[in-house]
Amino acid sequence: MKIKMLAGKTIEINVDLVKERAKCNFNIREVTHILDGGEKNTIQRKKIEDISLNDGQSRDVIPEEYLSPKERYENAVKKSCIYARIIKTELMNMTGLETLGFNSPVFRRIADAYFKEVTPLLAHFGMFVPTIMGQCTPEQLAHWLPRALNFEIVGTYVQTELGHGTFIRGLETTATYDPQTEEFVLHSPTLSSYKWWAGGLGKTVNYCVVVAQLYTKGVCHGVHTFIVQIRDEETHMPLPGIRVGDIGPKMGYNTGDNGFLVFNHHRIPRENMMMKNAQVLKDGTYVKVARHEKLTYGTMVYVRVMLVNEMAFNLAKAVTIAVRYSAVRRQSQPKPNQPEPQVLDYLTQQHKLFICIATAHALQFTSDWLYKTFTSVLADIRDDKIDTLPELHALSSCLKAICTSDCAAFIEICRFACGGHGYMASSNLSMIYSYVSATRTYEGDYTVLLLQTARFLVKAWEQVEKRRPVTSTISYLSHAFDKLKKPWDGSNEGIIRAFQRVAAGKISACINCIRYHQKSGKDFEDAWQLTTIQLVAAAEAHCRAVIYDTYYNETIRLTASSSPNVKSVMEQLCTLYLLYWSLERTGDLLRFTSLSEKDIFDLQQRYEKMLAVIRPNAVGLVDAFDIRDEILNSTLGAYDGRVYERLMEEALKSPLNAEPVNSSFHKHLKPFMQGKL
Ligand SMILES: CCCCCCCC/C=C\CCCCCCCCCCCCCC(=O)SCCNC(=O)CCNC(=O)[C@H](O)C(C)(C)COP(=O)(O)OP(=O)(O)OC[C@H]1O[C@@H](n2cnc3c(N)ncnc32)[C@H](O)[C@@H]1OP(=O)(O)O
Ligand SMILES: Cc1cc2nc3c(=O)[nH]c(=O)nc-3n(C[C@H](O)[C@H](O)[C@H](O)COP(=O)(O)OP(=O)(O)OC[C@H]3O[C@@H](n4cnc5c(N)ncnc54)[C@H](O)[C@@H]3O)c2cc1C
Repeated sequence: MKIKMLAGKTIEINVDLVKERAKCNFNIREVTHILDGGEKNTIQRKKIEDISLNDGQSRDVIPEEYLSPKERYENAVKKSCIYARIIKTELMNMTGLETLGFNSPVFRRIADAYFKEVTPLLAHFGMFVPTIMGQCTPEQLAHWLPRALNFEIVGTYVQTELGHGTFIRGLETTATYDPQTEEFVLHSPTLSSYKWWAGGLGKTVNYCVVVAQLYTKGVCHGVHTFIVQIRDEETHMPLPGIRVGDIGPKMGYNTGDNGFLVFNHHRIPRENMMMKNAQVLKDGTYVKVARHEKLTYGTMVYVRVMLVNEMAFNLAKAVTIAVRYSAVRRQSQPKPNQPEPQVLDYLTQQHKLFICIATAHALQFTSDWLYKTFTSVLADIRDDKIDTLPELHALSSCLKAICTSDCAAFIEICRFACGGHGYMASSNLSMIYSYVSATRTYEGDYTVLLLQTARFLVKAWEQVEKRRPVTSTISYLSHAFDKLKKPWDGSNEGIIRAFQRVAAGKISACINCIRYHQKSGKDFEDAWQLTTIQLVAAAEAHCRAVIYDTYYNETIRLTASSSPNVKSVMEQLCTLYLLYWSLERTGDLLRFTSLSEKDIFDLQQRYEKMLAVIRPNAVGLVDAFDIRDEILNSTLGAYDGRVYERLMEEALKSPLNAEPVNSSFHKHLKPFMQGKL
C-alpha cells in the first residue's frame, strides 16, 4: 500500500494501482475534458458533485440489499427528496436552468450516488417533464411546467398497457369527449387495457401523462396524450374512478415502483388534453395542428436519444470497476517460479476489457452527435419543417437498439472479467447490468426499433435507385451500385467504407428478397414479414456503420488540438474498436468486400498488437472517466483499489453476521440433523 493525498484526504492506494498510474503516458485530465465536452463542463461537474456528495447525505447507513422491498422504496423516496432539493435549489441557483439544462448529464451522474437502482422520480425527470415541454401549447406550458419543475406535482408517463406496449395504435384506454361538461372521460374497457409499467406510478406520483384513444363526436382519432391527476394533492389518496398500485418485484428497478392504473369513467377537464399537435374544441370538433402525425411520439424519440448517453455512462462505470480490479487481482502462474501476474496482463482479459473502454468512448461521441442532430431537428420542427424527422427517428431507433444491446453485453463481460467477486452485489456490476438490460426492452424493443430503421433504409434504397439525393447518414448507399469490389484497405477509413458496403449489401439483399416474394405472389406486407430477419441484420449493419464513422470523425475533430499522447491514445482506442468489429464480422466482410484469409490474419495481428499498446494506459483510461467512488458504489472498482478490505467490510454488514448462531439452527437444522424432524 502507498499513501496518497486525494482531495485533501490521506488515503491508502493499492501498490499495483500506484504503478499502473505511474505508467500512464498521457494527460488524464485532458481526456476527461474531451469526454465531458470541454474543460468548463468538467469544472462545473466537479463543483456540483462536491456540493451534492461531500456531505454524505447520499450514503445509506444499511446497504439497501438488506432492506425489505417496502423499506427500500421508502428509503428511495427519502433520498429522492434530498436529491430533488439539490437540483431545485443549489444547482439551479448556481448555474441556471437554461445553462445547465434540466436533464443535464451532471444531474444524471450524481443520481447514482443516491440510488443503486433508480429513483421513483426517474420518469418525472426523464419523461413527464419532457412530455410537458414537447406536447403542450404555450398556455398549457405556462400552467404545468413551473409546477412540475418545482416538484409541486410529480408525474410519470403512462402509455403501455397489459395487452400492448409496442403497438401503440393498439392501445385500448379511451378518452371520450363530453361536450356537455367539456370534459374527457377516461376509461379502461378491458383487462388488457389496464395501464402497466409506468415508473413511479405505483405509489409516488400524483399526476401522469396518459396515452389514450381519443373519441369525439363518435369518431376515434387515434392515440393522444392527456395530463391526468390520479391522486389528491393533499392526502395522496387515489381520486374517485382511479385504481392504482405497484406491479410487484422485477429483475431490477425495484425502487422505481412501476405501477398499474385502471380508469373507471374518470373525468378530466378538456384543457388537460395536451394540445400542441391536435386540439378538441369546446363543441367537440377535432382540429389537427401538426403536419406530422407521429409528433405525439416525440417523448419516445427524446428518451431514445438520451438512452445512448445513458449507455456510455453505464459502460464507463462497469469498465472502470473491471479494469481497476483486474490491475489489483493476481491469479495463476503461467511461468514456473514467477510471481502471479495481474489478471490485466492476460491477453484474453485485455480482449474482454479494452473494447469496453473503446465502446464507452464510441457511445459518448455518438450520443453527443445524436443529441446535436436531435436539437437541430427540433429547431426544424419549430420552423414547421418536418422532412428531417424520419431520419432522426431511424437514427434514434437503431442507435437506441444497438447501444443498449451492446452495452448490456459488454457489462456482462465486465462481470465475467471480475470472476467470482464480480458476482457480489457489492461489486455493483449486477445492479448496473439489471438496470441496463431493461433498456434493450423499454422505450421500444430492440427488434421492433431496428425494423423501424429498416423501413427507412428500404425507402432510401428506392430513392437511390431512382438516382434521387438522400440524406447524409445514408449517402454511402449511392456507391452501392459500383460494380467492382475495391481492393481491401485495412486503414481506419478503409474499414469504415468496407462496413458501409456491408450495410449497402445487406439492404440490397433485403430488397431482392422482398421483390422475390412479391414476384411469387405475396403482397408487400407478407414479403416484408418474410424478410424481417435480414431487415434486422441490415439495420444493425447500417447502425454500426454510422457509429464507426461518427466515432472516427469525432475522435479526429475532438483531439485536433490535444497533446500528442492524448491524440494517440484516443486514436489507438478508435482503431482497436474498428479492428475488433472487423474480426467479429469477418463473415460479412468476406461476403460483401474483397477481404481475404491473409487480410484476416493481418487484422488479428494488428488487433493483438493494439491491445499491447493500450495496456500501460488502461488504468489511466478508466481514471479519465473520472467517476467518483460514491457514484461507482463498488468494492472492486474504488480509486484506491482496496478490494479485499472493502469486500470484508461489506460482508460484515450482513445481518446474518450480527449473531454467532442463527435461531433457525435450533428451530430447524438441529432437530433435522438429529433426526427429530
Ligand atoms: C438512475 C436514476 C437517474 C435519475 C436521474 C434523473 C436526473 C435527470 C437527468 C437526466 C434524465 C435523463 C434520463 C435519461 C434516461 C431516461 C430514462 C427514462 C425511463 C424510461 C422508462 C421507460 C419508459 C417507456 O418505456 S415509455 C413506453 C415506450 N414505448 C415504446 O417505445 C413503444 C414502441 N413502439 C413504437 O414506438 C411504435 O408503436 C412503433 C414505431 C413500433 C410503431 O408505431 P405505429 O404503428 O404508430 O407506426 P407505423 O409502424 O404505422 O409507422 C407509421 C410511420 O410513422 C413512422 N414513425 C413511427 N414512430 C415514429 C416516431 N417516433 N417519429 C417519427 N416517425 C415515426 C414510421 O417509421 C412509419 O413511417 P413510414 O414512412 O415508414 O410510413
Ligand atoms: C423497466 C421497465 C420500465 C418501463 N417503464 C415504462 C413507463 O414508464 N411507461 C410506459 O408506458 N411503459 C414502460 N415500460 C414498458 C415498455 O415500454 C414496453 O415493455 C416495451 O416498449 C416493449 O413492449 P411490450 O412489453 O409490449 O413487448 P412486446 O411488443 O409484447 O414484445 C414481445 C416480443 O415480441 C416481439 N415483437 C413485438 N412486435 C413485433 C413486431 N412488429 N415484429 C417483430 N417482433 C415483434 C418483440 O421483439 C419481443 O421480442 C417499461 C418497461 C420496463 C421493462
